[in-house]
Amino acid sequence: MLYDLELKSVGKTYPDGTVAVSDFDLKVEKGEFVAFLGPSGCGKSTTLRMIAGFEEITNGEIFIMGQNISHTPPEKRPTSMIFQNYALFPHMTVRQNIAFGLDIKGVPKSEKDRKVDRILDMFDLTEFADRKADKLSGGQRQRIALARGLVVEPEILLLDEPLGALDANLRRIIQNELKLLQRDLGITFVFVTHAQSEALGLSDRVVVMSNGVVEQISAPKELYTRPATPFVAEFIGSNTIIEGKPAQGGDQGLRLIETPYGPISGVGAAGANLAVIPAEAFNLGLRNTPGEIRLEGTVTAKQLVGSIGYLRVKLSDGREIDAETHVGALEAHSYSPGSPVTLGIDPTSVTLIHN
Ligand SMILES: Nc1ncnc2c1ncn2[C@@H]1O[C@H](COP(=O)(O)OP(=O)(O)OP(=O)(O)O)[C@@H](O)[C@H]1O
Repeated sequence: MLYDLELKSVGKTYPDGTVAVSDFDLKVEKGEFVAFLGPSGCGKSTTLRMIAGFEEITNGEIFIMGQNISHTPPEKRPTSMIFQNYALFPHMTVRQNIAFGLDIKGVPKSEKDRKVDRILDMFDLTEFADRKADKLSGGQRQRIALARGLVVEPEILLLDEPLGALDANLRRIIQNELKLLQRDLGITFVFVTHAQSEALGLSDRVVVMSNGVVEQISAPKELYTRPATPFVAEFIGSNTIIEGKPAQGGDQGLRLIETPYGPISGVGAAGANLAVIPAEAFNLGLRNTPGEIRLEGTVTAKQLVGSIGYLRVKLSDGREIDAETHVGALEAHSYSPGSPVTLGIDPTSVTLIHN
């Protein structure tokens, strides 16, 4: 299969010895929307810059449409990059900013004008075409940056926290636009963000990184329901992680670990010793389903937010965990602080991983 983008064991060690990225493997299909997600300093931007060609790779190889472009200069790669601060030329007009990439490529004037006019129209920027870029709002600048990236018709659009400078409202609007645009154009998007909701809401697959290493590459839902590593289990969503020892047993393809709270079964690999329980997997009370896991505790806090109810529960050893449930389930009982509570968990919603 020919991938639009393929990273094979890509690594970057900066001249000062900082290992920013190690052994990054990734295969992206044409038209996919992939997000790099992770805490500050985990190597997201470095990886994006290596794909764009702004940063030399020190290990591995990068392919675009099967061509090894590892050492191809940026302007010769079929990529465009959009930066967080948009990097517009403030004293150039909107039209000049958008035409910039075409000028560099030496596109003839008539073709250039046609392409710029078309994209100005697509982004509703025609009326601002002759205004200087520094006389525009944040949302308009964001659109110009996108238009400038897309006018050169890249195979892959690389976006480095492109919505970071926008306020929350505008950010949501542009997130929507971005997703629609990507679907319409069918261009591959690789997007860097440290905002979880953005990565999970926009992308087909998310690459979770920590300390220069890929932790997991999965569809958003799978990151939530089947974290593969302790880092992902801590970083994504709200999980309770319980340590135990691998044990014999576990029905219907499930595995079992012995924990201080009793046996816990779940979905996972042999030898796994951590049970990851999503906050929304806790049921208030038992449902007496096969293999149901039971945790006894005392309510320490309750909060209702819209249709979601949050319960903080102290287990027998003093550890506090968070359970999330539909508000109706919480309202049916008083659950005031100090009330005893039994939490039931369906083992198929538990993931067992190695620490
Ligand atoms: N030019 C450089 N020289 C040395 N080290 C660098 C250089 N640029 C980045 N680093 C280091 O490489 C690591 C990865 O940085 P990078 O900017 O890729 O992370 P990031 O995940 O994009 O972070 P952020 O979300 O804060 O932008 C960090 O430890 C950073 O300090």
